[in-house]
Amino acid sequence: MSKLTDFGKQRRETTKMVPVPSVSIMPERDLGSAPALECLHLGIEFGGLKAVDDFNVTVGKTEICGLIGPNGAGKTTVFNLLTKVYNPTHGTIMVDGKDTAGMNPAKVNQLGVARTFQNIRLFNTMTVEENVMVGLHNQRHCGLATSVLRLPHHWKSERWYHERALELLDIFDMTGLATHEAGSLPYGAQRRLEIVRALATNPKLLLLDEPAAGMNPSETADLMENIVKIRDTFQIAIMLIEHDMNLVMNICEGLCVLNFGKIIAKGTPEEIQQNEAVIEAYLGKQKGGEA
Ligand SMILES: Nc1ncnc2c1ncn2[C@@H]1O[C@H](COP(=O)(O)OP(=O)(O)OP(=O)(O)O)[C@@H](O)[C@H]1O
Repeated sequence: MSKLTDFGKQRRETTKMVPVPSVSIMPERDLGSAPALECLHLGIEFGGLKAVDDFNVTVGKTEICGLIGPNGAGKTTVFNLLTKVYNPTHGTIMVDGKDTAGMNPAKVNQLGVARTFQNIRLFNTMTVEENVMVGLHNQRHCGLATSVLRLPHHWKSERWYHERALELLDIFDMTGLATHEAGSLPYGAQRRLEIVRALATNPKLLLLDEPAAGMNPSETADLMENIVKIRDTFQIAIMLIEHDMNLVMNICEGLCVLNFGKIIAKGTPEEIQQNEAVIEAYLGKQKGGEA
């Protein structure tokens, strides 16, 4: 891996990050509203192993925030906690100002948290459009009887689903693929479809787990633009886990670095690139010139 400090290219608009009273920083533009996410002393243990310990993070309503750290640091576990795949051993998760204690994954999704997975999890034998429609299901307005009896409202609702699915696919120029089987798409397109399906649930906070994994440089460059476009269009918060430092340093406004389950640094990309603890975690301790 190249040195963290090599990433000097500035594609991001200048975001003014300001300290917030509790535990973090957030974009100045988001100060007037409840954060999309607030984690307080969040933690989980697996048989004595503290996979995540005292995780405190605030993500502004329209912030793009990166969660980075070496392999096994606890990043995916944080996503599993935020989506309630795992129940925290300690701490509080607030989404859009609401405490998610006691909620299951479906409830948390309804509250506004959607995610993609490190290993793509599409419905491979369904079409691209059907995959997006699965995401839209929590916005279903017509009841079971209306659907079974095929009442007029059913057809209106079906039309709405179809149009909305195509609108969402258009974000990634994928409308032409709507009738294709999801499993037959090239890898990069499957990753994009997963993002569209997550967006279809109408999230306030979109969690992307290694969105650029397996993508070539040109696909990654397009993805970076699309992540910013999604944030701008939907005015939502995006938290992403990513090992591609070029992507992270260029589009994330706030960064949180985990190592062995603990936050070792938080700040802007510029601050993180200079942070000794982060450089050490990624590159190993430098002693007398030896790694
Ligand atoms: N269900 C579980 N049971 C036991 N240990 C777990 C469980 N889930 C995660 N862990 C442990 O928690 C630690 C953090 O794992 P996690 O997958 O969150 O790391 P990561 O930062 O996402 O790594 P990578 O970048 O390689 O994906 C690891 O030691 C892992 O083995």
